[in-house]
Formats: sequence, C-alpha cells, structure tokens
Amino acid sequence: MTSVLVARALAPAIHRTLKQIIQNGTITKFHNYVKVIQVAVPQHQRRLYSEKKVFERNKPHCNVGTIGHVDHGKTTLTAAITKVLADQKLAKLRQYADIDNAPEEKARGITINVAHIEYQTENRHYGHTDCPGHADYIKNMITGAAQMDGAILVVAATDGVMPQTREHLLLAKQIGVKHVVVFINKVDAADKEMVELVEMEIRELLTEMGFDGDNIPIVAGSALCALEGKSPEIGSEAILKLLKEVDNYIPTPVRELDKPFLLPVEHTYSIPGRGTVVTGRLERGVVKKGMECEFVGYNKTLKSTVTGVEMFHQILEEAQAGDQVGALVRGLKRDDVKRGMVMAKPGTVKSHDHIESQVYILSKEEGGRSKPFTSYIQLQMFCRTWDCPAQVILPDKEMVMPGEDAKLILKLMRPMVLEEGQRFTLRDGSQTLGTGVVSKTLPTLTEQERLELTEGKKAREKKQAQAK
Ligand SMILES: Nc1nc2c(ncn2[C@@H]2O[C@H](COP(=O)(O)OP(=O)(O)OP(=O)(O)O)[C@@H](O)[C@H]2O)c(=O)[nH]1
Ligand SMILES: [Mg+2]
Repeated sequence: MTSVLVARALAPAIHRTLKQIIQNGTITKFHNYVKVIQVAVPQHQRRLYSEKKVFERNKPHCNVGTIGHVDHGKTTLTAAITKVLADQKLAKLRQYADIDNAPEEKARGITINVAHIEYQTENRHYGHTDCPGHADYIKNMITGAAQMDGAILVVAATDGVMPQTREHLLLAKQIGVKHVVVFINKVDAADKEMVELVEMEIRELLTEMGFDGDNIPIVAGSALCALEGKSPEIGSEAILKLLKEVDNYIPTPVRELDKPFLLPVEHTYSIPGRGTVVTGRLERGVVKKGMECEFVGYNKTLKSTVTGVEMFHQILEEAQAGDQVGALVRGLKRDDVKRGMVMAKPGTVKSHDHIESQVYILSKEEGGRSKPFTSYIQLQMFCRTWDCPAQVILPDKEMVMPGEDAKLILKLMRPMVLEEGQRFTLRDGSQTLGTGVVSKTLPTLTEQERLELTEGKKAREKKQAQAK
C-alpha cells in the first residue's frame, strides 16, 4: 500500500522526467518510453500517465459527413468546420492538406480515401466522414456513407447539380441515410440569381429522390472564405448556420446498446510495440477492454481479445454503438484482419454465401438501368464495409423490369457476415441497380454449386469429362 502511495505521489515527476528524456532524444521511440512506464508504474496506475486523453462522454455522439460532386468543396468545408469550431475551442483545426493527406490525393488535388474528423457543437459530439466525389471512388463513398446518421450534401453554386450530386444522393438514400442538409458552396464566385436557381434545382432533385425537398435546410456560403477567415457573412457565419441546421435537423439515432457488439472493420493499422488496431463504426452493443472478440468473414474466423478502445485517439472507458472506434486487439497481425470482416462477440454472427432477398430495382428515371435482367446475371453486392460479386437467381419470374420489386436469390463468391433484415446495395459496373433486404439465409452452397458459380457450368462439365 505504501509503495502504491509513493508511486502515486512520484508518478507525475517520473512522467515529467521521462518526457524530458524523450525530448532530449535519450529515448527516441515511444514504445521504449511505454516500456519504461510499464516498469516504473504499477499496471492499475498506468493510464494516469499515458500521453492520451480519456474521452469525456458528456454529449450525444452523431455521425455525419460530406457527400457531393467532385471539386464542389467537401474537403474545404470539412476543414472550414474545424476552423470555425476551433475558434470556439470545440474542435482541433484540421487543415485541408491534413485531410487529403495521401500522396496521390495531394498530387491530383482530389479526395480518394474517406477521412474521419472529430468536432463538437454546443449540443453534440460529431464524427465527420469526408467522402470522395470522383466517380472512380464511389466504392469508398459507399463505405463512408454507410457510417453516417445524416449527410451534408455539398453543391457548388458555380456548377449546380452534377452527376455525382445525383448519384451520391441516390446512394445515400439506398444505404438508408434518411436525413440530409445541403450546403451551397462557392457563393463568393457566383451571383445571387445563380444561387437561387441552384437552390431550386436542388429542392427539385431532393423531392424527386424521395427526400423532403420543400423543407430540407439549405445554407449558402463559401467554405474557402471561412477557411481563410475572409467575408464572415458568407464564411464563418454560414458555417455556424449550417452546423445549427445539422444539430436541429439530423436526429441522434436510438442506439442498440443492449445487443451483443458488432463492428464492421473499415481499416487495420499496426502500431509498433502495441499490436493491431482495427477501426470502424460500432454498429451495436458496447465494447470494453478485456472483452473477447471474433473476426468473421472471407472464410475465416479469428479469435482475439480487445486490449484497448479509443475514439479519435482518446481512450474510451467503453465504446458504445454509433461510436467511431479504434480497438487494439491481441495476438493478430495487421494482415490477418481485412476490411469487410466483422468484429463481434464470439458466436453471435455467421457467414453466409446464399441468401434470399427482397430487392427494389431502380427505374431509369431514378438513376437505375434501362433494361430488364434475367437469372445468372452477376452483380456487385455492397454491405457494411465489404463488397463481393454475387450471382442472381430469380425464383419466381423470368425477368425483372427496372422500377420493380423482386425476390432474388443471391449466391456470393465468398461467404460474408449477413443477417436477416440486413440492408445492402446492388451495383452493376458503374451503375447502382437497387437496394434490398436479406429476407432469409439459405443453406451454404455445396462444393458443386460453388464450382458452378466460380467456373461456370461448361467448365464443370469439362472437368467431369476429364475425370472420367
Ligand atoms: N471560389 C471558391 N472555391 C472554393 C470554395 N470551396 C472550395 N473551393 C475550391 O474548390 C476546389 C475543390 O475543393 P475540394 O474541397 O477539394 O473539393 P472536394 O469536393 O473535396 O473534391 P473531391 O473530394 O475530390 O470530390 C479547391 O480548389 C478549393 O480551393 C469556395 O467557397 N469558393
Ligand atoms: Mg475532397
């Protein structure tokens, strides 16, 4: 007991000294520092001296993000939001180059990977996902949007509604994002009539897509002015107005805290000296340090234990459904775990490669395909953080017309975690076909069926002939 008290009293001094040693370069690597801490301080005291802050859960958490056509200013707006809120001590400023930080993003001046940013308003704590607008990176946008409780659609006043404005809105709707707030950007470079015209055009599009086009809040301003601290009436004031609308219009969803936890893995990182961290939005339940977990997907089930939980690099006592989480896991290498796997309470989820579903196929006017399709068409299925090719079988009709609702049997190339009631999106090349819900999971494909699926009927017959 005395030694604990002494350690407690001495710890801040030890911490200061160690910090100084690091700064002086005597201990260069952080994990060496951690090792010294581990030797010097008893385990139950260690967190007190950790470099990281403990996350203070004093406001509801909500996930939003920016969607919209390429170059309309989503990343600039994301940076501007952090700037305006940093002035009120509600965020840490994230510069544009901090958000689009990959070399290719810098070279091309476009967003490729989604970025997760944190900020707060007076009312809520936000996780903000900045999505890419370029048509080639729609896949990343789908994963990003799947984590949002509400979206901020960015439309440049200089361009108005463009192809990915429409496509992102359509995908958001399909994925189940029900609440959208609009920011008309670049008003510094457009006249008033133009802005009014663009607003009318957006309201029309929203209504056409099945959103409440008449009442959705639309704020006009300039993200660049806000970021550069110029013309406050279209700069910082417009950003604050937008955030107020986001606060009011996008409700905090009811989280499923009492269910077994499930985290669709978005990324994996390796932290030297500590292990592997998986990130993603916790879909349901609660995760704490010490809990056993299981990674399921791609024909694999890996067992592990959660050894730490963080949100935006701050330590979490407990991660709750809806949180944007980083979980440190024991005994797994970074390459063992892949995006698209699910981290869940052991024994609570199962992979499936054969399902029955109810799907709405979009009409041409809604952005879907113009021709009907029949059995054996191969489509790409997007669900949570994974996507996978799937073969379609129509059990009760010859063909499905665009604009129709249909029962589809889907055979997946790989078994992935799926549950009854799970939503997914179907795409064909660069076109969104529709969304569906898993109505029933069916028996796993037999070896014969899988062979047929992967190699086609002809190849199978050839193999059988050769075997004879
Ligand atoms: N005039 C003006 N230019 C702006 C404004 N906001 C952004 N821009 C410029 O528009 C260009 C594109 O901005 P980004 O923020 O990269 O656009 P984005 O929507 O994130 O683009 P992607 O992520 O690649 O789809 C940059 O050159 C910005 O400086 C604005 O309010 N006014
Ligand atoms: Mg961007």
